[in-house]
Amino acid sequence: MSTGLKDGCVFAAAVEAVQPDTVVCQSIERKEDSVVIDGRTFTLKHNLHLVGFGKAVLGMAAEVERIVGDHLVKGVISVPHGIQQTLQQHGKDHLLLKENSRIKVIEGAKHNLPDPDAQKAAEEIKHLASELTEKDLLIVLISGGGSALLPAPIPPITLQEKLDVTCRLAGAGATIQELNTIRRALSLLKGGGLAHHAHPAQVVALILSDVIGDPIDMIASGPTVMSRVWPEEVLSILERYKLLNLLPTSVKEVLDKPNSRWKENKEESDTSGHVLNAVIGSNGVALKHAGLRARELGFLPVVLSPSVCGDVRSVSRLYGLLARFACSREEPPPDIATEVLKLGPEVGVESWDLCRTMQVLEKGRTEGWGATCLLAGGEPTVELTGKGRGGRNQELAMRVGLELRSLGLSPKGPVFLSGGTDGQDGPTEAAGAITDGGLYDEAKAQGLDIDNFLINNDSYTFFSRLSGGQQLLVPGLTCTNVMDVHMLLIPD
Ligand SMILES: Nc1ncnc2c1ncn2[C@@H]1O[C@H](COP(=O)(O)OP(=O)(O)OP(=O)(O)O)[C@@H](O)[C@H]1O
Ligand SMILES: O=C(O)[C@H](O)CO
Repeated sequence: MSTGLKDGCVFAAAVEAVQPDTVVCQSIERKEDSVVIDGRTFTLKHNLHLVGFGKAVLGMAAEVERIVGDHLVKGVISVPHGIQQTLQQHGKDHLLLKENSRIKVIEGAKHNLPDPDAQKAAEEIKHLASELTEKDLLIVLISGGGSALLPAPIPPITLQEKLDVTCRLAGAGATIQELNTIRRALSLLKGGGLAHHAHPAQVVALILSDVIGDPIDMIASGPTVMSRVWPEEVLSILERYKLLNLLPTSVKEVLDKPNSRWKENKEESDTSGHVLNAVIGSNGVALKHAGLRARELGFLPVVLSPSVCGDVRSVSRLYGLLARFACSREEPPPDIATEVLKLGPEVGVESWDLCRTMQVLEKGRTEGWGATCLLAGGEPTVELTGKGRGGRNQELAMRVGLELRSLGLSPKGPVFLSGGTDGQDGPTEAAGAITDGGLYDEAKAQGLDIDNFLINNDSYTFFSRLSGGQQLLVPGLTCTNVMDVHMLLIPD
């Protein structure tokens, strides 16, 4: 697998482009006593406040303070339990706040679940926002994991009751859109609640997206995006997952009075003119930079889509077909393109993206453009049937390895990489894995039965045992999260 090294550095470029400090630095321009964000200028008069919640906001906050800290009055951020110590241990001091920082850091949400520490952080954030006046500017830093780090259940719902409902939904396989629709209906701060509490202050949200399509009302459940609660929608989600009869009275009581959640605090007001929501980092940004690095390395880059989703089986089939299409010695049989287009809706990729990509692959094949690097991103899913240790990226890499085997081109055929940009694929130390068409035979030669590992969802154990773990992708803590990156290198 000679191109293995190159894969690693293209993936590194994707992750580097969405580092929390980098995305903030690129989105805020300081001009004397004002700041320009997303083309809008805001005057700074020692009127700046900051709140944040999510796995990447510590590094984002450190960078905001570096740029406009002289005008910062106060800040509170809610970040994952243990993150400061972990960053220190990994030598990532540039992502930590300075000792004399004006920003208070509250760690909570152990195991990504809301807890009393995160609830306390949410209360402090609500309090800070509620005290602001029209002269103030509130910067809100948002990244993935923000929902769990900002729990503010509408009374009389308790934290435990809200946790029960969301855990049941997640356990039953609800999508992040369904889950966050319910979270918004039960929260004082989600679904625009934070912006409402900050009114009449100017609010600027800087968002690092971890949701397909970058929907600002869904990322961390959209605390700065005013969203109405539609009772029919909420009830149909709860019904779909057979939770209607299990709801505590408190939740029923709140759902009986949707959209009355803030009236007791402030007049209902249209805050939209006071809020700027800017997505400053996303899977698309990561893929763009991966493409630039691939070009520097001599590959022809083509970005398929940042929206790949669906079951890893269908996704692996798609990459297998695209590899076959690109590697055909003669004109690829038309049924490959037909099958690719048929798979599109199942894997979240639009027909025009598939057609555009196949056009580039076709040209690369017929006009001798050299090696091609196909890039895509998103968040496929795995149907868990076994009790093994693994993650969706490692399982996808295994399945694509099997698809590539049928091309019969190994060891000179395509190479595939799948990695989570957060550096952690499921509950494992690896971000993902790198494979090619030789995977099956290599595993067999080493006494590893690949099918057994797949049935047991044991992809991490498989790759750890295969060739001493050489094919695992282990970048360590990356401090960011814009879902997964997939890469298919097609040699010339
Ligand atoms: N043994 C396994 N094999 C394959 N996939 C697994 C396994 N165990 C868990 N998963 C999958 O890993 C995912 C959870 O992992 P992870 O924590 O990386 O998710 P995430 O969505 O990236 O979370 P976040 O965005 O909050 O970091 C789930 O989709 C789950 O189905
Ligand atoms: O926090 C959340 O809601 C998820 O990470 C999606 O943004």
